[in-house]
Amino acid sequence: MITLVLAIIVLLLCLYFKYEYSFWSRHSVEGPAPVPIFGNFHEYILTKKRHFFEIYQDIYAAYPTARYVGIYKMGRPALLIRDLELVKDILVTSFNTFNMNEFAIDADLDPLIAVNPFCIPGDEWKAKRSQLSPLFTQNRTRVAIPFINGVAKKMLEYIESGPESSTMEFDVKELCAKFTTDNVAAVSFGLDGESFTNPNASFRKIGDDIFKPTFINGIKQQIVLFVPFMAKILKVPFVSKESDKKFREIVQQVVDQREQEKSRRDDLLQVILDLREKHGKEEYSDTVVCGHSMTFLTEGYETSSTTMSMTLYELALNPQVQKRVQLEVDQLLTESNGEINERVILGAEYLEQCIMETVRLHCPVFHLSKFSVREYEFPPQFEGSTKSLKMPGGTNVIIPVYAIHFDKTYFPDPFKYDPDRFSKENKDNIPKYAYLGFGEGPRICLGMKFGITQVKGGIIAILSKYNVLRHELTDVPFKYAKSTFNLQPEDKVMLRFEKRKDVINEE
Ligand code: HEM
Repeated sequence: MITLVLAIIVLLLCLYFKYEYSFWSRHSVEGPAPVPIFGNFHEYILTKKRHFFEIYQDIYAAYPTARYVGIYKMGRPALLIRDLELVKDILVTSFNTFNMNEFAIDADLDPLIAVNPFCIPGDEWKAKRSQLSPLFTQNRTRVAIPFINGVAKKMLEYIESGPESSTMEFDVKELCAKFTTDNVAAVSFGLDGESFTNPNASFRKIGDDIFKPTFINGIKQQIVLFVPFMAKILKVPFVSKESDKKFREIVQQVVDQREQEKSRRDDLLQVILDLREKHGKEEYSDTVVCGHSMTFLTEGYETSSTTMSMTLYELALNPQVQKRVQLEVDQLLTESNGEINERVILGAEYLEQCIMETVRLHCPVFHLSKFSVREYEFPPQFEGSTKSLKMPGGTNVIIPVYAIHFDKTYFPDPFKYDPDRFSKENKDNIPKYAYLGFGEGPRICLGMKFGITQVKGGIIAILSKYNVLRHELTDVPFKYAKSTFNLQPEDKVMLRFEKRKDVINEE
């Protein structure tokens, strides 16, 4: 009897999956054959052989003439977009149809993350993005530079006399995380984040709690991304209760102090508090004030720290590029008497090319996953066909940024670290919408300028005093963490620092 019941269950499951996984063939869309339960992601979820950015890359390569490919994220059908015209349509021209990012956050579970524009669709997104926009003007980025200079000095002291100074062997992933975390603390709250001096510093702990590629974080992120309904049932928060509490305490303390002392600071929290004064507490509740501050921490520290450490990694592997950056940096610092100021940051054009090239090769946000909010008619899957594809609202489209960045039609010799792709003379040769490291269209990264500025500040400080060299533990080729939703190093990024003999801006 039990055998019969089991056989019926198995049969029903088979019929269910057969129907579920015929979705794209019923729509006459070609794509790779799925595996029951896991769709096209078994090598990611089951065997951990491939990260899902690699799976996207494999599928992208397997359908070279398709505008899009039909895939299954576990049981859910999605379209992997290959055609740049379609990318433009999704991100820009038909933005109102695709204004919903995949990252569905439950506001009851994660009230602070739910304020982040990245996680919000439609009109609410517009409101939150415009609340945050005053924090990212050109002028605000300019005001941030002295703070960045201050943190860069602390980083140099740490390199010179911290625990690793005896060997000069650094995990630059951790070094850069300390640097960008303390920048965020300084620029946002006027606080010393203490990452270089206190092993239990709160900001670093909160950052790690959210982003560190631990087993638990991996499971959390897979549930949120692949089975979002389970996240709701299991009540899995992105930010732990302790971090939520600790972060609110930190922000509240700063707000209370300013109210008591009737003092003002030139930092981002002050901009938010001024907006609260103007528009009232209903629009700028405590949760909104803390949430925007949290956005600054989550968005401001991780992507930038990955970009900074990966740039140092590439410079260590490409010493001739490093030398060229140092020549540029030396000249600029000589003109500024050794101070990292606005002229130095803006003048470091070749370094900026290096950062752009790093974001091409190691894009922290390796895919842009959006949902349509109304019906949309896709062009035919293949050139020459006349059969378009009408899909209802709720269709998931995935722009595989990493795969596009390695497409040799757009980036010749794509594995080569070649910052000259982004030179004034060459950058217009890159087809529009082939470079998507910061997104495009109305949702383009709000903190791009600030991110690039802080990465430049940190690298200028390091390269003005040190050469960065490959270490015997440096992973070549690079190894990424397998379980995270953004691209992160799997483990330490070990480099050796060597004091420059030709330092020309000694204090
Ligand atoms: C080098 C570092 C960075 C990279 C590579 C990066 C990349 C990106 C990407 C790809 C997106 C998604 C765009 C889309 O959904 O279409 C994004 C969104 C966003 N980024 Fe960045 N980012 C960086 C640094 C920063 C920094 C420093 C901040 C703030 C302090 C920031 C704030 C944001 C915000 C608020 C959004 C959401 C925008 C929206 O949905 O309207 N980012 N970023």
